[in-house]
Amino acid sequence: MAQVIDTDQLFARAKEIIPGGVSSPVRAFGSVGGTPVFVGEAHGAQVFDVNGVGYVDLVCSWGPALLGHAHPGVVEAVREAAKRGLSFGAPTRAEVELAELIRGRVPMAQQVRFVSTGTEATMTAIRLARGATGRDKIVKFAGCYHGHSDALLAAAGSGVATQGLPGSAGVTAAAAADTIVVEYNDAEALARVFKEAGEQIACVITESVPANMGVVPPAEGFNAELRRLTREHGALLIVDEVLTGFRVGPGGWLGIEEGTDPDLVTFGKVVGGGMPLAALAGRAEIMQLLAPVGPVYQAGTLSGNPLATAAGIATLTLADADVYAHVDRVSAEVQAAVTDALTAASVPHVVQAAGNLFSVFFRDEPVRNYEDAKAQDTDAFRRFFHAMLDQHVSLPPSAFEAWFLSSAHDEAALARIVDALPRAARAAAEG
Ligand SMILES: Cc1ncc(COP(=O)(O)O)c(C=O)c1O
Ligand SMILES: N[C@H](C=O)CCC(=O)O
Repeated sequence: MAQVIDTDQLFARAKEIIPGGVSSPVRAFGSVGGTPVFVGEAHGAQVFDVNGVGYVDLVCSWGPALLGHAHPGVVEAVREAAKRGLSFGAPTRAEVELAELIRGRVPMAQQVRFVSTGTEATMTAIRLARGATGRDKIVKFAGCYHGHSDALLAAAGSGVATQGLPGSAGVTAAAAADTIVVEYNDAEALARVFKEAGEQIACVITESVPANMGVVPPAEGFNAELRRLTREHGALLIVDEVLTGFRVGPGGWLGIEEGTDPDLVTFGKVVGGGMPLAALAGRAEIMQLLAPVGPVYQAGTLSGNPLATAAGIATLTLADADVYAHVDRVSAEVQAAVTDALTAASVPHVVQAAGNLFSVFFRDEPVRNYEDAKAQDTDAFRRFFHAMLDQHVSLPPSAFEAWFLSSAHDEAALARIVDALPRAARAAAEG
């Protein structure tokens, strides 16, 4: 019989050699406490810990696993690609095919540049906007997360929100000075910023639907107003679809909400099918400013990696209308079950959704911005989270993260989630 691995000991060992024991802060269970699940493998709707214990997974690798874990079609594509070589540092046909698949789903993506992470995609988009406009300042929204480049860490969501940090040490005052932070869903505040500094602003960057302070849908017309204001002042609009792209629908949020029409868009997560791949795309005349054609430099030894592009092509090819219909349905069912359980236990809560993307706030008022998101009972979330985990349902370990479903979440997975909810709701109520 295999020896049982003591994960508390493994976590202690990890912390000795890796800061916080993790390769990305959100994994560390910092705000919920306890020992993270050390994953040994993952298949379909489940992750299995190093001792083989299965958990229904509502993290889905923080979004990429739209088809569930280790989908045979994706794994086979990667296996076949691996036989031909792991990295070439040269152009490939697969990059062209994946770029064409992206443009087929998102027509404004006239040209595409591949990178390895969402952070690189947004960082490059900002540089490109500055290069295109000759302006220095950028505007971001409080609670939005666009990865961990210096300029974008101010008032950021995700792990920065979870840890309650205003930003990050190590970012120079100069780097931060060019970032203007505006409250989300406040178009009037943005208009004031443009009135005061419009000629210096290179771009506004926004998550198409913020999902890194919990899910905060844009108020009706908000994204269109961003388009109007940026256009009026000669600034670019960058829509970050790293999290929503190819997840909330075949064309991402841009395919659902009309009228945004950004200059640049960023993709990550689903587009790489679980492999390190992300992309920056947009209007050809702006993309043509990228090196080697234009003067804005961007590069990457592993950019457009053949295994990652193979996984991306397989994922986008397999993600058909049935997949999106299924994810929409199971997402709606989980949202309804969570609402029922928390209501029955008299736990103040609000479930917010944009398409199949949703999160649960432990407060009873709607959340329109980061200030609202922070005013929730994170302790109730902590109790809820652990009661779900004890029943082998794995939620994102933070009250500020979205929950993710996949086409592999079948009736059996749903039943396990629904069965676990009443006890977790009672635990949340027991303040
Ligand atoms: C909206 C958004 N943009 C950018 C990023 C950064 O992507 P990555 O973690 O791949 O650097 C993330 C997630 O991490 C994200 O959710
Ligand atoms: N919220 C982040 C991505 O969307 C979580 C992923 C990470 O930073 O590790």
